[in-house]
Amino acid sequence: MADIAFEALSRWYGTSPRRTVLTDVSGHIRAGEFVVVVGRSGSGKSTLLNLLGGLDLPSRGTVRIDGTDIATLSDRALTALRRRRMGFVFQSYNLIATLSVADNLRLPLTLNGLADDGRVEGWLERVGLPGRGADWPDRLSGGEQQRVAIARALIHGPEFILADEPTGNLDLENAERIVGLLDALCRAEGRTLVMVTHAREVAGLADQLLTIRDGQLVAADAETTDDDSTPAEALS
Ligand SMILES: Nc1ncnc2c1ncn2[C@@H]1O[C@H](COP(=O)(O)OP(=O)(O)OP(=O)(O)O)[C@@H](O)[C@H]1O
Repeated sequence: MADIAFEALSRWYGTSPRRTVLTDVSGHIRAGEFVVVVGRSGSGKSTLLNLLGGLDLPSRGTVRIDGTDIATLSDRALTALRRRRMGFVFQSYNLIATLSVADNLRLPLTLNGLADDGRVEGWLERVGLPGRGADWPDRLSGGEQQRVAIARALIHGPEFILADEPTGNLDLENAERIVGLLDALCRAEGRTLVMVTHAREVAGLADQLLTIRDGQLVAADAETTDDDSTPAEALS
């Protein structure tokens, strides 16, 4: 199992003026950890997650996986790394509407040259949707779609799961269920989970809390009141 080390990560856009949205963010995510990233809207959480997942490259600084700076990888190697070793969960589920639930789950298997071998039905059972493989995604509720998306992110056995506000479109009950499910599945499988969320409550489940304020990492002992969510927005 690998870990992710990131050092002095900065990301900026444009030239004149240059707009810096992340500044000198460093840290270390150990294999099997549940890491929660919190901070106000626009503080740079998704930017950081995208850099850690190799969906974006830093303007300065490094992300190392197994000691390899991912910016040194070819496009092909970076794509292969994301496809094999990472799983992504997004706020808007991102299921493919023209594919059945089962075919959505088969995609990462096919892309990685893996056989189904009962995995699709097995994962549907694990996320509480047994026998729903023939359904179309738009026939499912939001919470159900997100459970399919979680199964799709995990089915090929990736080491790292990166989740960007996975409960953002869900009511409180579904949100709690989704966070609990992701946490339990990742822990059961020894997967590393990095989750961006507005929900402070999730922080209690985390092994490591990263608080971002205005593009910078806030020291652990300094963070307490950075988030802007209200109790009513809990887990949303
Ligand atoms: N392609 C881009 N060009 C210019 N600015 C960008 C670009 N992408 C993101 N930003 C800016 O970077 C800042 C950080 O965005 P980011 O999405 O990381 O914030 P966030 O903390 O995830 O916010 P939210 O909680 O609202 O999703 C924002 O001010 C955003 O407008």
